[in-house]
Amino acid sequence: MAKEIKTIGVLTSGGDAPGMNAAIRAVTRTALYHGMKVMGIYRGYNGLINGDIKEMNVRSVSEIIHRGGTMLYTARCLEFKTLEGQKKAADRCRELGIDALVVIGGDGSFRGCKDMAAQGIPCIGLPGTIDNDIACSDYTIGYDTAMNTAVEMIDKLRDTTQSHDRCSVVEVMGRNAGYLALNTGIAVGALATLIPEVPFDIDRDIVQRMNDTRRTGKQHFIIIVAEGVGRAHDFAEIIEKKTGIESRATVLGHVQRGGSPTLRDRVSASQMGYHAVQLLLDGKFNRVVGTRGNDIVDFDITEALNMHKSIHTALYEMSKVISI
Ligand SMILES: Nc1ncnc2c1ncn2[C@@H]1O[C@H](COP(=O)(O)OP(=O)(O)OP(=O)(O)O)[C@@H](O)[C@H]1O
Ligand SMILES: O=P(O)(O)OC[C@H]1O[C@](O)(CO)[C@@H](O)[C@@H]1O
Ligand SMILES: [Mg+2]
Repeated sequence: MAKEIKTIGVLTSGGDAPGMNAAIRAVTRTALYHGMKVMGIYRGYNGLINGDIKEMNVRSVSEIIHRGGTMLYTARCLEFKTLEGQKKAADRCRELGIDALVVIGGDGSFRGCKDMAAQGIPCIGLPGTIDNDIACSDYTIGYDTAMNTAVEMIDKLRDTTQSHDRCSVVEVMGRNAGYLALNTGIAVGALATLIPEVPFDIDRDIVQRMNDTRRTGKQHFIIIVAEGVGRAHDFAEIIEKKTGIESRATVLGHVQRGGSPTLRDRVSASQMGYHAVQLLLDGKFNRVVGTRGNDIVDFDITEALNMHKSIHTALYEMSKVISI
């Protein structure tokens, strides 16, 4: 029989993402509802190593569902990547009576979960990253808000791009993944979107498309580049040289990680947080929670980390057809 979980620790790790607070709230309230004790661990795995931990009650998570960022703060903790750091973190759990951890973060954070599981601390991972690069889940907490923020920013940019008959090259985040870029590109009607998953040729995919659409009367252009393919400034320089069209680069940067979470992020985060605690109650340990369509699903951590996520190629092809 699996051990009974009486006390859980919850932490956020890696880049923050809008909706992490809603997940912390759901985890905390569900656990308290079932009579568990909840410990809030601050600044990711750093908090475990340093003992930066406070007990939570139902009111500790009031007034956060609508806030971006994470009330538990977050960090990228290098010490935790060492076996010594992992042992310290597991010892801290045992010292404070933390029976299991809920970790809200990205793939790196889940590798940390796997290491904690190896140290005898059961873990549940919740996908919280604007990059949507978690293979076992269609969707990650923060992705929807980040896309909507990018769209709002680019809509503003469009005004000045159009007024000057210019080309705007916009760099969006996503680390090595192009999900954020692809959907943003479709939503703003970009002429071209470059993502790491699809090989591209600047002459064929940008210059020729700009020249073709110019012949049909188009005078301004928005090009989206995922950060994983290169720097917007470099692309803008090349495009201006090759087309003679004045070009400007805009790097949206960390603004994409902020802001009040959308309804979708709040609801998904709440469902996933609730599900994480249900798993622990059912004695199902070392799982990563995700979504498949409208369903909440979960996978063994190792299996989840070995999964591969591919880009929606039909969506990419469609984006090219409707931006001529
Ligand atoms: N291989 C690993 N083994 C143990 N811990 C790890 C490993 N990789 C990452 N971590 C821990 O998880 C933290 C977050 O990882 P990372 O910086 O890759 O972000 P992430 O969780 O993937 O989120 P995001 O990509 O959205 O920022 C690291 O700082 C480290 O503490
Ligand atoms: O906040 P940092 O450490 O600069 O990291 C930026 C990275 O984090 C993310 O915002 C989230 O993983 C990526 O899109 C980006 O590459
Ligand atoms: Mg990551």
